[in-house]
Amino acid sequence: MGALSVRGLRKSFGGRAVLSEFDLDVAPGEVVALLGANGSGKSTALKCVVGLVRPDAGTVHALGADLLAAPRPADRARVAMVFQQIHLVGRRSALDNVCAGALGRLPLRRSWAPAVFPRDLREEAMACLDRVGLADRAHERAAALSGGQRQRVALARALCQRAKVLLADEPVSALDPSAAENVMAVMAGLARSESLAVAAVLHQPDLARRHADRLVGLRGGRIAFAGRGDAVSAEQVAALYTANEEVAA
Ligand SMILES: Nc1ncnc2c1ncn2[C@@H]1O[C@H](COP(=O)(O)OP(=O)(O)OP(=O)(O)O)[C@@H](O)[C@H]1O
Repeated sequence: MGALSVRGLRKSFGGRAVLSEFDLDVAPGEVVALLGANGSGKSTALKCVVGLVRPDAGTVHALGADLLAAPRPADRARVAMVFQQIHLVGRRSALDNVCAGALGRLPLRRSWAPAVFPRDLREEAMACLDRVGLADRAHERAAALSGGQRQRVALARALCQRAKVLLADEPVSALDPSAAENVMAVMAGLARSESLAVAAVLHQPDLARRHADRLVGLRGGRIAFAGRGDAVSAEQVAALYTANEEVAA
């Protein structure tokens, strides 16, 4: 079983199926790109995995733990998510934002005032920042960093959460091409060096081909193809984006 194993996910909104029979396996160290037109169900799939949306049917296992049937918080923490909109506290330092990844395993009475982050956590967070190449910016306010740097802080926070599965929903859509390339390279590098299992929704097929081990194409809420990049043709990818009828309920 992979680090992430998803079987038979189904989700309807208001009687309209937006995701049907969705399967996904991601192994440790592997990067899988999810491709598909607007509304094809990519975000819904990731949100079902991370627990932001309750699927109507299907199973989600991370490192063998069932994430849908009463998961323990420690099991949930194994899955982290980053978004196009980078959720950092701008007035806090990069380091404090990374420390926040560990809040789930700190005693509840701790607020996230920087002074209360224990020294060993701050050291761990610094090591995470180092792994995304930002140790030298640790004490800058997150708001002062560029978009690409902020997304790398969000990746470091996922590491500090000790996540083993990373879900990324359009992580580079708000970045310029060079920053997008850089963030994808950092993410793929972390997959290898940390044995992270990465599933990323991308709107740039070329970027996906350069950085992902496998491509999964969604069309109308169903998997249109899944395979290694060299086994997926340009025509198959292009067909995802041709005029797309709405999914039948
Ligand atoms: N909470 C919701 N309530 C009702 N409909 C929803 C909800 N969330 C998503 N949908 C619908 O489900 C469909 C799939 O949405 P989803 O966000 O998963 O697509 P996507 O492939 O990620 O698209 P995009 O590339 O635009 O982000 C869309 O038609 C969307 O309007």
